[in-house]
Amino acid sequence: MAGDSPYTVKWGILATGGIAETFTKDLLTNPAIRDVSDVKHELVAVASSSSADRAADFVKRVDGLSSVKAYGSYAELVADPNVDIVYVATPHSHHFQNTMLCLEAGKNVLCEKAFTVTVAQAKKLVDKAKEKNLFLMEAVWTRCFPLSIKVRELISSGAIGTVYRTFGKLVFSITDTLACPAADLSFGKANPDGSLDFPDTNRMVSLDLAGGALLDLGIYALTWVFQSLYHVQPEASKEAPKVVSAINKYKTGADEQTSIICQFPQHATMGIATTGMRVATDPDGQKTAGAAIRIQGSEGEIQVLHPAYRPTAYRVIKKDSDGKVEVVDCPIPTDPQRNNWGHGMFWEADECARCLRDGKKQSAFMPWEESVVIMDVMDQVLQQGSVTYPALITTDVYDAKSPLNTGNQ
Ligand SMILES: NC(=O)C1=CN([C@@H]2O[C@H](COP(=O)(O)OP(=O)(O)OC[C@H]3O[C@@H](n4cnc5c(N)ncnc54)[C@H](OP(=O)(O)O)[C@@H]3O)[C@@H](O)[C@H]2O)C=CC1
Ligand SMILES: O=C1OC[C@@H](O)[C@H](O)[C@H]1O
Repeated sequence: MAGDSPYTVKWGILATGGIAETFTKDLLTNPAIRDVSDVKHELVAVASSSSADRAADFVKRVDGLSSVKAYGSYAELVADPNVDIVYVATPHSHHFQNTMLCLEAGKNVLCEKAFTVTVAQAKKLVDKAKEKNLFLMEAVWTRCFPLSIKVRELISSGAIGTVYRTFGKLVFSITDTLACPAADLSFGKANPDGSLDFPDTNRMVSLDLAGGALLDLGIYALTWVFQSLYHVQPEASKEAPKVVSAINKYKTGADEQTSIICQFPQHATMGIATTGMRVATDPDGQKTAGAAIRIQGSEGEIQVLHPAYRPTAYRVIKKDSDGKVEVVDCPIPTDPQRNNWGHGMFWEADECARCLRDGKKQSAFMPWEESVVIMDVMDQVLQQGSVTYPALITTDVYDAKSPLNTGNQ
C-alpha cells in the first residue's frame, strides 16, 4: 500500500535509440504534472551495446544526473545491483534475448512492443518471469493512458450497449484508401517511385530487425480490438479469436500492408485491424480524416481519434443523440521545469512502479496472458502471409552470448 512518501523506482535503460530517449525524458518529469504523488522514478543507469560513450551521451541528452552509470554493454547493466527495473528499448528482433538476459540476472522488465517476434518466445518470457518471481510487462503504453482507462470503463458500464465490432487501423502513408472507410492513423512514408521512405536496413522494413507494419504499427490496431472486445470480458469468458488475414509484402520481404479480422464467435463480435506503410488515414496531418478507432455497440459508438498509439481525444455518439456528439479531450501533461516535455509514456512507468510497490508481477492493464494471445494472433498473421524472419531472431533458445545481447548484430 502507498505510504506518505512516494515509492521510488530505480530504472536502467537498455539501448539508447529514439524511444529510449523519449521514455527516459518522460521518466524524469515531475509526477506532480500528472497529479501523481504515490510513486516516482529515478534514472540510475543506461547501457549501449555500441559503447559507454554512447550511453554517456544519452545521459547528457536526457539531462540525467552526473551520478547515472553509463555502460558499454547490456551485460553490465543487468549486473548493476542498484537497478530495480530495466526498460528494454531495442528493436523487436532483440526483445526475446534482451529480456531473457534481464530476467536471468534477476531484473524486473518493461519490454517495448512488439513483445517478441514469435508466440513461442513470448510464452518463454512469461515462464521465466514466473520462475524468477519477477515483474514483466510489454510496454503497450497506450493502455495506461487515462483515456484508455476511461474508454474501457465506458464499454464495461454499457455506455454504448453491447459492443459488437471494432475497427482499428494504423498506417504510415501519404494517401488515403477507399478500402478502409472506418479508422486510421498514418504518416507519409511512400515515395513517388513506389519505395517506402526507409533504407532497406531500417528497423521498419528490415527482416533482420523483425521489421514490417504488423509488429511495429499493427499492434496498436490490435490493441484497440483487444481492449474493446477481449480485455473487458470476464476472465472466464475470454476467448482467443479466430484469425483471417492478408499481407502485401515490401521488397525486403517484410509486410507493408496487412489486414486482420479477429472473430470472437462466442461473443458474436468482430475486430478489424489494418495496418500499413502505404495507405493513410490522416493524409493532411490535420486529423480531418476522423476516427482512428470505432468501437460499435448496440446503443452507440465510441470513436478514438488519431493517433491510435497516442490518442488525446475520444467521442461518444449515442444512437438517440439527435446529432449531439460528446467530445472528450484528454491532453498529455507537460513539465515546465523540463522544457515542457511530456509524451505520455510516464503513465506506463507509473503503472510499473505501482506494481513493484504492491508486489505484483504483471500489470492488469497489459496482462501476460493477453500479450501472449496477441502475439499468437500476430504469429498466425505472419504465417498466413508467409513472412519469414531469420532464425537468429525467431529462436526461442536463450543465449547470453547471442550477438543480439552482445551488440555484434
Ligand atoms: N512506444 C512507442 O511509442 C514506440 C515504441 N518503439 C519500439 O521501441 C523499439 C526501438 O525502437 P526505436 O527506439 O525507434 O529504434 P532505434 O533504432 O531508434 O533504437 C534502437 C536501439 O537499439 C539498440 N540496438 C542494438 N542492436 C541494434 C541493431 N542491430 N540495430 C538497431 N538498433 C540496435 C541501439 O542502441 P545501443 O547502440 O545503444 O545498444 C539502438 O539505438 C522497437 O521495438 C519499437 O517498436 C519505437 C518507437 C515508438
Ligand atoms: O510504437 C510506435 O509508435 C509510433 C511509431 O512512430 C513508431 O514507429 C512505433 O514504433
